[in-house]
Amino acid sequence: MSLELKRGGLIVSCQAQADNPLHGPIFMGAMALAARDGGAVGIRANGPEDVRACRVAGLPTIGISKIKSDGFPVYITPNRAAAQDLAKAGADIIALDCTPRPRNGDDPESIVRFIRDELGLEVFADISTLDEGLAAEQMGATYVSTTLSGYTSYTEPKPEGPDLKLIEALASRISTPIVAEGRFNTPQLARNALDAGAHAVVVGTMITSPREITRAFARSLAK
Ligand SMILES: CC(=O)N[C@H](C=O)[C@@H](O)[C@H](O)[C@H](O)COP(=O)(O)O
Repeated sequence: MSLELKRGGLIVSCQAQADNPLHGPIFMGAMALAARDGGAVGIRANGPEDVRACRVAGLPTIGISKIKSDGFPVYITPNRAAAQDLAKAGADIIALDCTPRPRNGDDPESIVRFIRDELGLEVFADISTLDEGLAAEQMGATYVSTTLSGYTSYTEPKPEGPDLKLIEALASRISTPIVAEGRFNTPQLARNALDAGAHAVVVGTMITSPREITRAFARSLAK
């Protein structure tokens, strides 16, 4: 299977946390199949079990492990052990928080090196600012993604829309492929991401979370 995320492609994030009725590998595997049939070129999934389940779609799979630690803001693949478990589950690409924020784990440089050199996999760097994108390129990331824009204390409050400006800024400064992720909630916004210089686009909530989609409709009707 090609490990490359096809240029101009849509990657679907198939995630449901424990409080979500769709939580669990059976539902996430089905989501991955639906995404594939709809034209996705890649899947992003959380945790070894869901990664294993999503491989049924036969698409390049970006694995993450959300591990929360009291008092520390970093939770996306915060250590090498988590990366190793994702590799064992069959992830082709491993995503991690590449911000310099305090963490209860390993520093991002060492995780990036471990993924590349020891696991032999591609690295997907989740960042929130231009400087973090520049640093991730220096660390050797295969992809740099805007995932965390609006979710770090220094980029809050989270705007309603995605961070197209960050994509443009990154595109003018780095040669590493940029992936647009975070609040690309309509087909037009996903298209705008490519026009702003993104290599590919990740969409999660608005494709794979019926609860959130329902909330958006219900809110609109309640106005
Ligand atoms: C900040 C954070 O933890 N983002 C997570 C990263 O894996 C997911 O919760 C998002 O759903 C994903 O990034 C896709 O974004 P959106 O759901 O907006 O299309």
